[in-house]
Amino acid sequence: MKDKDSIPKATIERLPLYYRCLDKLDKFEEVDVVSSKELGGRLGIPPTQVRKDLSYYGEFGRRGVGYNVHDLKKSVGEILGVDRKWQTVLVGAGNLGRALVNYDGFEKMGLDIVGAFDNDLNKIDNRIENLTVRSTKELEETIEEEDVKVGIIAVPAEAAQNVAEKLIEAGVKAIWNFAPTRLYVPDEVAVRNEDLAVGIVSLIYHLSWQEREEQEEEEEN
Ligand SMILES: NC(=O)c1ccc[n+]([C@@H]2O[C@H](COP(=O)([O-])OP(=O)(O)OC[C@H]3O[C@@H](n4cnc5c(N)ncnc54)[C@H](O)[C@@H]3O)[C@@H](O)[C@H]2O)c1
Repeated sequence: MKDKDSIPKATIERLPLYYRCLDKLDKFEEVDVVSSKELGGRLGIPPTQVRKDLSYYGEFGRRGVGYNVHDLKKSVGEILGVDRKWQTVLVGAGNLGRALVNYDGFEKMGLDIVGAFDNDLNKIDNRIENLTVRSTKELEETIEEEDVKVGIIAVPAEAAQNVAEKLIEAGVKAIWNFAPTRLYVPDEVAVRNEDLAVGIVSLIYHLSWQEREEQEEEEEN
């Protein structure tokens, strides 16, 4: 396996796509062997890229035969770390927080949400799935007791930095941030920002360019 820092970020971001596809082939389609062409075809990724991505982590599959689906899924799962459970807390049990806890797809990726926290008395003690929303006053204790390494932030932007600091102080090493704001964290803490608004605005940007081009064409004719 190559040195961690020499593996391209894009490769790392494609690994969960391979994993999900292999899981589907293995569990639901009962496929034993898959070629890089088939795997790539399902994901819109060229087969050469699939082979290159996997080659960073070792030698998988046999030339002209393909990959054993179950074995490759297991290996990619181990590389990603989704073969084990990662205790996680969610802070901000509002609209988005509830939706995140309710979605069972994250569990398959190793996320084990052990607590949901809020500072609004109207939310505390509410049920979401099998969790009871607790006061943020209990956050630190839970993180320490349950050896929580991942924190999900779903609070308004103005509260996010403060929440991040509390999570880190208590021992969290990775933050999944849904608040539309930049977080300042120590180097050893990984942050993934999910700014959903950026995604939709880039779509709207394409739409508005398309419309402008169509208008220009019409004016020319
Ligand atoms: N709902 C969405 O689809 C969506 C989409 C994109 C981004 N976001 C972002 O996600 C975040 C949450 O959005 P939402 O729609 O769920 O908002 P919401 O108002 O429904 O929920 C926010 C929750 O955070 C809690 N909260 C506020 N300050 C807190 C603190 N210091 N400690 C603990 N809890 C605190 C509130 O009591 C509330 O329950 C926002 O930053 C929002 O911009 C939401």
